[in-house]
Amino acid sequence: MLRGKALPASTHDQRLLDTRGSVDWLHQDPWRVLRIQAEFVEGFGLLAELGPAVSVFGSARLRPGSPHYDLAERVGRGLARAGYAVITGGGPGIMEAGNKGANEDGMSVGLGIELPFEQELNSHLDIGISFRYFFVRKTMFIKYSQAFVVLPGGFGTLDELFEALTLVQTGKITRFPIVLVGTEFWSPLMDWFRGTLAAEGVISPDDPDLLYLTDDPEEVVRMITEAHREGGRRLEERAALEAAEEEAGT
Ligand SMILES: C/C(=C\CNc1ncnc2c1ncn2[C@@H]1O[C@H](COP(=O)(O)O)[C@@H](O)[C@H]1O)CO
Repeated sequence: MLRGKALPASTHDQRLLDTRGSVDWLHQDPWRVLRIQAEFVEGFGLLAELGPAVSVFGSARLRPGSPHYDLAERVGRGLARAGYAVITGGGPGIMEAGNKGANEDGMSVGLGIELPFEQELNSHLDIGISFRYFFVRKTMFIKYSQAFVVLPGGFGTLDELFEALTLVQTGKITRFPIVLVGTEFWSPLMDWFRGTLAAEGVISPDDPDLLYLTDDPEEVVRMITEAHREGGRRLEERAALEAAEEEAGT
């Protein structure tokens, strides 16, 4: 309810029909919500029928010829051959490598982000979406992936790793595998988790076990398929238990 000096100078109809007015309102927060909503709708719509998928994260800066680029391509290929769609940030570097590997034998998805400088989605995608908002894009990675694979990267990669890790640690999402690829690159971080964070009591001693560490693309695929199978078995067991309890009237 608005009264007195809070009343606007014009009516909603006037503002709707006045084509000469300022367009500043388009950039106000209440209207931004609709754009955010539209982004969710587009993402959910395009990814709804994706099937089992794995997100592959890693540096935007590493180029072909880097051993990590090669590793990411092999990871993408292995995952695609095992029947997983591969989702990346759709950009260059490790993202491009993961998509390139997947694109040859399976479904390759890029969830790009609008950045202050011009940048195109890489050319190895079956589905490509560009997001304005990081948080909408992050929701898509989480919602449509059964596992995360993290190759060497900088702040963007660490942000994605910690997002996934926090959600699993706090039980906000079902536990699923987070695989770090590149033992030399990631070991100092794992040592810090155990030697400092766990030692200081700011994480649980078993929290570092939420992460797998390997250099072998085949092991990445094996870990993920096994965890997936195990998760499916647990769900079946729980469903059977619930059905038995219901039948027994307990
Ligand atoms: C730096 C350059 C381009 C950046 N382009 C990106 N496109 C899409 N996604 C990106 C980009 N940069 C970061 N990301 C996301 O973060 C991760 C990589 O970040 P890092 O800081 O390089 O580790 C990646 O997984 C993306 O999801 C010019 O080449």
